[in-house]
Amino acid sequence: MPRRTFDHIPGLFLDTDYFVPEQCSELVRQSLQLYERLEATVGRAEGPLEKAHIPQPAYVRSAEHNLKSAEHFARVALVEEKQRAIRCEYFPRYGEDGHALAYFQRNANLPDFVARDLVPGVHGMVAAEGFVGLDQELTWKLTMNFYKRVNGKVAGFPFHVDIPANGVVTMILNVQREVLFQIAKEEVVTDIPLPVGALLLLSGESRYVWKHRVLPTDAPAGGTANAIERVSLVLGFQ
Ligand SMILES: O=C(O)CCC(=O)C(=O)O
Ligand SMILES: [Fe+2]
Repeated sequence: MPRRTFDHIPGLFLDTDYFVPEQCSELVRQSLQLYERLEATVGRAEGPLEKAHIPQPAYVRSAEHNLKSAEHFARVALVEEKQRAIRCEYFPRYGEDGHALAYFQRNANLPDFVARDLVPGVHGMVAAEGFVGLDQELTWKLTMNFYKRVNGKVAGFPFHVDIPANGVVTMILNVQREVLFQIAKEEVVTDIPLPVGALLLLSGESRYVWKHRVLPTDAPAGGTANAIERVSLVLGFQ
């Protein structure tokens, strides 16, 4: 990984060129297909959505932009190739307008394209970086973020610390649109622009102590309201 590290943020690694553009477009295409299937399933479902309690450290809860303590979600089952059933938790609105999120826990629930096209390479990379062994069995978690156009902006993700269940190491795969990522501890705020194709790895102090967010960006001219303008994939392992 031709990576950049940050002297004052232990555990944070950035590779701005992890994916080539063709890989990014393919990952976006597959993710949007999955989004359509999630929406179609939730649209058909009867009854109210369940409420999830998402634990966050007190300093995140009290931040100006905070995650609400209870979000509504649906447990969704999808059928992949070879009739393989997978499950996820789907939040049509996660904290803020314009942000939908699907959470896939454990290897058996990963979508086909993630298990096939993404996980082997990422496992190789974290092994090469010395986080794990190449033959080590890892339990993977995937968060798929869908950000929509709202009032001329592409939605962002307010300050948070990834929940412990996301894994000891979490990685943001920025496959669609360049964004400004910020990572902060007390009054120290560091701006990290993420180009398309970037992989940002959070481990140790950067993952557990620092909080991070993605700022909303200006939406391109001419799009339709509520269209998905950015997808990000966040992989974690335990
Ligand atoms: O969309 C992004 O780039 C960040 C997502 C994120 O921080 C998360 O899913 O925990
Ligand atoms: Fe995060």
